[in-house]
Amino acid sequence: MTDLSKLLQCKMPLAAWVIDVEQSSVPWCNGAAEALLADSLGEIKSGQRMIGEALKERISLYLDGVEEGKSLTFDWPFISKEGIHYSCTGSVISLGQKRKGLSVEAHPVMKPRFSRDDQDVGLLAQFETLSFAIFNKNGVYCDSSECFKTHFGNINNVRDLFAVTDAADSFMSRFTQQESLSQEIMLSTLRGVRWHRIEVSQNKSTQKIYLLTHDIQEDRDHEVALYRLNNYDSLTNLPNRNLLYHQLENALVNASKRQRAFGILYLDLDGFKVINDNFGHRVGDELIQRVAERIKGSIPSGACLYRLGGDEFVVVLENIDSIEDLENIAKNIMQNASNTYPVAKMEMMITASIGIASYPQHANDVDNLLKNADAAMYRAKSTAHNMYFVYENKMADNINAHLTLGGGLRKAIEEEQFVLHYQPKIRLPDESVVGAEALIRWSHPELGMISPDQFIPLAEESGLIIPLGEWVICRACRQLQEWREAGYRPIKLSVNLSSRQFMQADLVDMVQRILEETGVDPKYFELELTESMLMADAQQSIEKLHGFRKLGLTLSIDDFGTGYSSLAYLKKFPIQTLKIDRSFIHDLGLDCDNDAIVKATVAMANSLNLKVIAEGVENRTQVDILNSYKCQEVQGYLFSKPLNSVDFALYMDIHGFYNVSVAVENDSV
Ligand SMILES: Nc1nc2c(ncn2[C@@H]2O[C@@H]3COP(=O)(O)O[C@H]4[C@@H](O)[C@H](n5cnc6c(=O)[nH]c(N)nc65)O[C@@H]4COP(=O)(O)O[C@H]3[C@H]2O)c(=O)[nH]1
Repeated sequence: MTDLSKLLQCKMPLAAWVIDVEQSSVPWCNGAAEALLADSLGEIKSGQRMIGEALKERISLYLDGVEEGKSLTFDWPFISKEGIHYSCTGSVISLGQKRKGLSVEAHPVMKPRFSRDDQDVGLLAQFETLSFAIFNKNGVYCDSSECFKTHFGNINNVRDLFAVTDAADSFMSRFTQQESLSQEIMLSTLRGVRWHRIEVSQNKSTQKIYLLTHDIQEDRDHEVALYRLNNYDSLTNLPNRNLLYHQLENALVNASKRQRAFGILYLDLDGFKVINDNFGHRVGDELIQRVAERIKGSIPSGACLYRLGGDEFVVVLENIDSIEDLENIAKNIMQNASNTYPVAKMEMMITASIGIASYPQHANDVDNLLKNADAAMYRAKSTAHNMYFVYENKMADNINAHLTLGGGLRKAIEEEQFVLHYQPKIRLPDESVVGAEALIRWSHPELGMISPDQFIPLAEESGLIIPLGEWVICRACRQLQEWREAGYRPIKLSVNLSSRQFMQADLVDMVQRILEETGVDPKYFELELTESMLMADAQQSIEKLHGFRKLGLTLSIDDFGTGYSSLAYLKKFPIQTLKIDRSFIHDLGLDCDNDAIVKATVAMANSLNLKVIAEGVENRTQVDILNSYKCQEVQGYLFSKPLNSVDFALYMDIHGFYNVSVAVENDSV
């Protein structure tokens, strides 16, 4: 119990002082304050008494929004040198220039909440600006710095600090074994659960526990943000290349230890660049997000999906029993990909080419595994879209060829190393020649004649298809005029359009310009498009197709049957011809299902008033069957392979196209 007379003696007059919060200083204090509270008020710097940061912060909070003249009491017990406790009342005063200050009076508190020994007082003064607390050996709260109270509020036991009960128990039990410890742990604060580094020590004689806490939540937040930045893709939130390498390295170690296999699927979206370039990055980004979600939903829970950047993804599956496990995932992804993606009020379609490779069958290290899956993916892309391939050794050569070809493509366009070959189209049943398809070849100075399958995908990916496609249209139109000038009867010529070319905004204008420049009558010119290119954005396609129709040229759907043939859509497109893909023609007469498909396609086309042409016709049986189905035209090696322009002129000679009056117009169109 405190001696009251002694207390009153030292209490008259009341200790009083003024705090200038903005300057963190005490510009004035009376003798009683000086005598009693010197240590608690803060250090003297350059002759000025300064208050600590914690106190400044706390008072600033009070002052915010409090008017001048208002008084407030704050529960901030000062402790005099004698160990007497005071609480304060403060009045808000003006310090001039609109600055607020606090005039403070200290009142003695008769009953301290706990007893303090000299060592504790010293420690508290020393750690005033830190978050410091003292507990007895059972963890019961004794005392703390202001900073600690501001941070944690009123607590009764050290256990109250721990966010997890188990952590509190283990903390206390560790203390029975060691005198000090330092660790990072989550503590409950007034601002919620936050990460802290704590330093704890125990006084051997008093067994008191001294705890210093440092809030490291911001550091942790930065670390987490940095980790996410380095290891996750911000667009899709999928783990990125870094984490992929990490998982693959681990998978490799595990698999080699346990003699197990694992594998990857390397995915690249087909024609994504075209969408990005034509619809803008915002649409491209949204599509990537939708695709990532779709792929994620198509893979088993044990598999992991990564985005490598751009339109490339990798799926990793550990502990596989056979390559079939990976193939099943590929099939699932391909099946799900065929549904449309609602993006920016459009129904978009996009497929993926997939390459598969596994450890240890196809590679012994991570780099080669990725490289080989990539090579298999390239193979899939150059064969057809929405396909998967499992790696084979010979694919490594293909990829080298890809790189060589890719590098030379730009130069080849500049130097016009391309030629068009022409394959005749034959009318049934009289088998007269009615037209031709122009097919591009690259006459490479070192590699010889390169087929379009090898370089068109590269031209698409690199964007070079735009100048190349324009060259094809230009060359085909010029050729039509050259034959005509040489005295041949006009013939209808078709050219292939690639999907990227089709999305070119000024495509209709470009074709119109070339037709005008070359003087070709549009009725002798046909464009071959594929289903998938029309479906990518059906509404825009319809507008573009009408643009072509207005010019007077005809439109054909190529490779019919391989895409997402939808009758409902077909009716909307202003097209004149369906070309049945050669994969259906190949087994004609051998496979009943195929026969039924071809028969139904011809019947359906006839009912829609569309002409049907079958490509890849190689034998008489096929012609007879197609005749019986009432297919109007055929094209294939049985009649002629694609021919260069000189040979094609000879072919026309043989088929009676030469030397007819140039004025003949009621010809074979
Ligand atoms: N097995 C077999 N094949 C036959 C038969 N008759 C014709 N073919 C081949 O089938 C392909 C038909 O062209 P496509 O389906 O439009 O397929 C074309 C087309 O998609 C693309 N392509 C060709 N030229 C161009 C072009 O100028 N621009 C664009 N964008 N693509 C082109 O490259 C693809 C391949 O062209 P090619 O190698 O010339 O291959 C041609 C042709 O030579 C046959 O009886 N049996």
